[in-house]
Amino acid sequence: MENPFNHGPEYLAYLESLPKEFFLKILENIYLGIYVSDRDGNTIYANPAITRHYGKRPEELVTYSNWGIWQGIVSPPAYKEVFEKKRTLFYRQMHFFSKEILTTIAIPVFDRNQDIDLLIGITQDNIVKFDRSYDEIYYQNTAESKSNFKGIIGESKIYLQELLTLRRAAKSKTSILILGESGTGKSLAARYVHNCSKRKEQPFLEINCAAIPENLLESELFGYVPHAFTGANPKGKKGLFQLANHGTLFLDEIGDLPLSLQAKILFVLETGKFLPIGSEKYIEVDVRIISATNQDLEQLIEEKKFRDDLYWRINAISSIIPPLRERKDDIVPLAFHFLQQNNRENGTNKKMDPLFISYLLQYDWPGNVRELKNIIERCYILSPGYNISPDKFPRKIKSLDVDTPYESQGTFDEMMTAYERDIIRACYKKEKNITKVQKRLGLSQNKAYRLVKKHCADLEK
Ligand SMILES: Nc1ncnc2c1ncn2[C@@H]1O[C@H](COP(=O)(O)OP(=O)(O)OP(=O)(O)O)[C@@H](O)[C@H]1O
Repeated sequence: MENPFNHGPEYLAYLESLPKEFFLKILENIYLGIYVSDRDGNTIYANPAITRHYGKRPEELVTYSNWGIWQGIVSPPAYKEVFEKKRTLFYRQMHFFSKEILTTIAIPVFDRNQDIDLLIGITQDNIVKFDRSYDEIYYQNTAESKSNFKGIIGESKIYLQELLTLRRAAKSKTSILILGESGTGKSLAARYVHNCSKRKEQPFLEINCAAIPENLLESELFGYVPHAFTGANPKGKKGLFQLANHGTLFLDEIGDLPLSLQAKILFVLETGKFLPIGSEKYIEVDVRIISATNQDLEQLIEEKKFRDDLYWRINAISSIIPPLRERKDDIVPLAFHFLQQNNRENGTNKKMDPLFISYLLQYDWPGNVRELKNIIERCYILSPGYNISPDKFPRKIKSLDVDTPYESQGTFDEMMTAYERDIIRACYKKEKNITKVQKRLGLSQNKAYRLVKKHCADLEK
C-alpha cells in the first residue's frame, strides 16, 4: 500500500488489516458525492450520493469512459484543470438542469513519480439545511459570546459561571471585589463588569494601589486644589473619583492601600462625596467601585492592615477568578487566541503543533493567563517557520513531559540535576515551606533541607 501520509508502521498495518467492506461502507454511506477517475479520465467509482447531485446513477457513470461527460452537466467543469494545475481545486459549480449550486473539491492523488494517478471529486449541494452549525455551538459556549465582550476567552464551566455572576452584578451599582491569583484576569474581569453595566459609555478608570507611593496615591484618587502643597500643579488637579464620575473606578491591588486612604475611600463609598486635598468643599460623585486583590484581606484585617468596615463595603459582591490550573478547558482556547493575536499583528499564519498543545495542558501555570500569554508570544517569536514547536518552551515547562523524544541537554548527571532542580523549585514555589516540600515529595527532613538550600536559595529571600 502506498503511504503518502507517512503513517507509522503500526497504524499502517492496522489500516491494512481493515476489511474492504469497511471502506465500502463508509464510501457508500457518505452524504457527500464522491467519484474517482483514473489518469485517463475514466470514472472508476461513484457513490450513491452522486445521483442526488448529477441525476445519474453510479453504474451509468462508471460505464462512461471519459470525464468529458461532465461538460454537459456542470459548469465550470473542474477535472481537466486539475490535470493541468496538479493541485487540489475548489469550485462552485452550477448544475445545468436543476440550476443548483454545488461545491466541488477536486483532489489529485499522485503516484511515486509525482504523476497524477487518480482524481477524487467530492461534491456537496448547498441546499442542505444545517441542524446546528459549528459557529453556533462554539459561540454559545464561549466567554466571548456569553459576555458580548470581545477578547474575553474561556470555555470552562467555572470561568463562565464566574462571568455570569459578574454580569448579573454589573446591572446594579453595588461594589464588587474580584479575588484571584496574579495574572488570572482580574483587571479584564473588572472591565467586563463595566462593559456589562449601564455605565459602559462612561469612563472606566483604573489605578494600581501597590504601584504608587502613598502621597501621590492620595492626589491621584482625590485630586487637589491650586497650590494645595509645594510642588503641586498651580492649576490644581482632578482626581480619579471626579474623572470617573458616572462611570467605574477600578482599584487594583486594594490590599496595598494605606490605612489613611482606606478611611477616605470608605467615606466616599458611604456618602458619595469627598474632599480634594486642600479643599473645604465636598465634591459629590456617582462612581461604581470595583476592587481587586490577590491578597487575603481577612488576614490583613486580623493584622490590622485593612479596615474591616471598608472590607464589607467593597465586598458587597465578590468573585473569585479561578487559577488557570483549575480550568484546564480554557488553556487551549486562550493559547489559540494569543497566537491569533500575534498572527494578526504580523500578517502570519503560524500554527501550534500537537506536541506543543500537550505541553500546554501538562503545565501548572503558576503565573496564570499572563504567563500563558507570554509563553505563546515567546514561542511565536522564536519559531521561524510555519509551525510552532515545543522546542522553544522554557525548560521548566518541557521538563514536565515524560514522553518527549530524547534530546541531549548535557551528560546524564547534568540532566538529572536539572530535573531535580525543576521538581524542587516547582514544589517549593507552591508549598513555600521546607517541611511541606518534604511531605509532598516524600523526602527525609535532611534531604528536603539540603535540596531546598541547593536549588531555591533565591526563592527563600
Ligand atoms: N479570559 C481571558 N481572555 C483573554 N485574555 C485574558 C483572559 N484573562 C486574562 N487575560 C489576559 O492575561 C493578562 C493578565 O490579565 P489581568 O491583568 O487581567 O490579570 P490580573 O489578575 O489583574 O493580574 P494582577 O493580579 O497581576 O493584576 C492580560 O493580558 C489579560 O488581557
